[in-house]
Amino acid sequence: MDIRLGNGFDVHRFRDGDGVTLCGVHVPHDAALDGHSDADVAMHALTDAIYGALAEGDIGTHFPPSDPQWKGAESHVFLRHAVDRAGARGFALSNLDVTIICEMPKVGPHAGAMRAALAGITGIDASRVSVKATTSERLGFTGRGEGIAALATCALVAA
Ligand SMILES: Nc1ccn([C@@H]2O[C@H](COP(=O)(O)O)[C@@H](O)[C@H]2O)c(=O)n1
Ligand SMILES: C[C@@]1(CO)OP(=O)(O)OP(=O)(O)OC[C@H]1O
Repeated sequence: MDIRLGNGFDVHRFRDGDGVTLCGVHVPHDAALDGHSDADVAMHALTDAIYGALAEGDIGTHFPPSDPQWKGAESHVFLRHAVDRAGARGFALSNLDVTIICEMPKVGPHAGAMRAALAGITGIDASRVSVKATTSERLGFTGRGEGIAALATCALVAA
């Protein structure tokens, strides 16, 4: 059986604002995330994991930050493109696992909604979608509340 694993990592810094978008879900917070797009750091990490499994570059390869077309874009566009590339290559997404690293906001209360959102975009069952979070014990840039980091892993199987 042809199985492809991929991993992704992304970071976005906080800016003034009143909430962040994580896995397509608006989470109220005392700051927003800065980025060219909607700065959905978790969805970007997941998108990169899929491109990684396909060995097709990264999110910036397909959606250059220099291209004004992607200014303020909703990140489901990027994730759907990666899933479609997998389909075009004869692969289906088997499961995915996202870890969000920040002290605040708390992710746990929103994890169910995030799993449902990712399941909807990717077309796989929510039972195959994991979203979890950790602090960095107040260490480093996430610990100081300067931004959010995210990690993602996915498995693709030959369809
Ligand atoms: N932004 C976050 C961070 C953590 N959680 C939840 O809290 C648990 C404990 O975090 P530690 O960093 O102390 O291990 C973690 O396992 C998550 O369940 C969260 O919801 N949001
Ligand atoms: C997503 C893109 C789209 O222009 O911009 P950003 O929202 O800044 O996000 P990043 O994680 O830096 O990835 C680069 C770009 O592809």
